[in-house]
Amino acid sequence: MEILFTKMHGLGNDFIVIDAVSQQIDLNAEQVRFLADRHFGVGCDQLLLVEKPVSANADFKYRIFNADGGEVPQCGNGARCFARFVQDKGLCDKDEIVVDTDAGQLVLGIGRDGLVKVNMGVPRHDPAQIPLNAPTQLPVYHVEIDGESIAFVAVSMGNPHAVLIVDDVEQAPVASLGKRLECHEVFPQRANIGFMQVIDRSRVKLRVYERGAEETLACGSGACAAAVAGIDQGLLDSQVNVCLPGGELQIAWQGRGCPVLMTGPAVKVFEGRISI
Ligand SMILES: N[C@@H](CCC[C@H](N)C(=O)O)C(=O)O
Repeated sequence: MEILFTKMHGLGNDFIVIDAVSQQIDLNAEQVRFLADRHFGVGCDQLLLVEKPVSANADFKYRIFNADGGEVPQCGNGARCFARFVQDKGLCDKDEIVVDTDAGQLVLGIGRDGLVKVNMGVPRHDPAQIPLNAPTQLPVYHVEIDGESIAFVAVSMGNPHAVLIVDDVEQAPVASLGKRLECHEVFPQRANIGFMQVIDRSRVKLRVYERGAEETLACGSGACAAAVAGIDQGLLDSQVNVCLPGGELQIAWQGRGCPVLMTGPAVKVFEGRISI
């Protein structure tokens, strides 16, 4: 079968985006891994499938697959690329797009400045909803790795995140500790691991070791989780510039019970076709 795809990125977090409204496509994990492979396939951190909506009030459904082939419910940078994709392809001309995801509905809009704003929903702190193996909800959790106590904030942005606060993000052991924590037994569905350095009350630096994709140049849901963690801890104000290796995202959050707003770019790189 031959499929048409578009290669896109959000701050270097790269995607294969496939229109599964006009093409009949159902990919298995092995096919996703092949397409995501940077040597034998197209290469991407995540693959996004744009489908018909399941809810009456939604415009589309979009599904997310990590490079390891696993399907996951949330992807912030992917959401922005999805919005740009449906607009560029002429699939939708609305100012505000409502999309079904496995993490619930998202509402997206493209501004006059070309940036995409996404309402990422209300973050969850309840361990059962993250999910996190912890008997009670705490502001900071600890696990022991190689005799060292690692402190982290846990939050769900529709997907599981741990946020570690570090002094120097450039020196943080993102690959080694990220991998250990991603698969730690405390996270029954694994987790995305963010390493955040607070610069001042409105600016942080962040690197994220993503579940199913290793370290990426940017993670949108990770940026939201980091901002939420910092605001909730009283370290940050409600508008935060998150500087990732691939660029900056603006995150706004007014506190518990409120949705997180994320603003950032979405860029098309090229289109292609490939046999699977
Ligand atoms: N890059 C994404 C997150 C993609 C999914 C994540 N790796 C997971 O497994 O939950 C983003 O921009 O949010």
